[in-house]
Amino acid sequence: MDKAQFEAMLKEKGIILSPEQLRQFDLYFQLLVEWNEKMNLTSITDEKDVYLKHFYDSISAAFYFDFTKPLTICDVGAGAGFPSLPIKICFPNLKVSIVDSLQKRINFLTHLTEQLGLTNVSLYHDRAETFGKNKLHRESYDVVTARAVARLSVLSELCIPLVKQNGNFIAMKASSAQDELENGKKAIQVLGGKVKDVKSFELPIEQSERSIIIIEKQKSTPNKYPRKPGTPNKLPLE
Ligand SMILES: C[S@@+](CC[C@H](N)C(=O)[O-])C[C@H]1O[C@@H](n2cnc3c(N)ncnc32)[C@H](O)[C@@H]1O
Repeated sequence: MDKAQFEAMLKEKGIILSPEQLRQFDLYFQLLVEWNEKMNLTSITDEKDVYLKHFYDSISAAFYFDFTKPLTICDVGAGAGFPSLPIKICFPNLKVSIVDSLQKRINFLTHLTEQLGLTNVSLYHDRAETFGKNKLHRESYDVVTARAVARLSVLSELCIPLVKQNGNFIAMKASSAQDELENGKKAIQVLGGKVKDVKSFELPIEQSERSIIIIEKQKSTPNKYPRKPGTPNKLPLE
């Protein structure tokens, strides 16, 4: 997907980018590739691939969820900033927090957000399991997002505790969504969530399958979750 296709395909979805927002995506690509030479941020470095598989793919959540309001968002395991930073560039009204367990990635994100001039972005070096116990963050976000971090049964324990009641957890998945939903049912219910919507679609050009799973937080998460770092992965709530 070249830059012109990126701009046109977002326009079709009602997302109209200004010259400044296009410049921010351009700089994001350049800094991603530059820093990727010093540290492992992504295996995708070709410009057209970055625009499709990182930028457009991240923004696809906004085709199914309204980000036009001044929501607070926490992106768990954002790595090089996906999906929250492309969404933030499109919707500058959002207040974004990112938590990632790798300090090097947080260093990249600090530099990136400064260079892009993004305001209302907070970066935290922490494990989601500890972050979710922290009173300042627990049950405090309108929306929690995650892409490519863990399977749904595990991911739910990392993300749902951070969602405020009546807020939403948005999990961005590839083709495995149906199986993950089946195995994630128990975790979602125990943690206070309910599957509200599952939207499946094909990523343009390469036509690979994607699903956006929207889980609404209906009840408060029991205090014992998330369990200590590593436990959600070792003993998933399946
Ligand atoms: C495969 S990368 C995906 C990055 C990004 N979400 C994307 O879609 O490109 C997974 C990221 O999650 C982070 N991560 C994994 N487990 C985590 C945890 N328990 N708490 C916080 N971050 C975690 C890793 O450090 C890594 O940056």
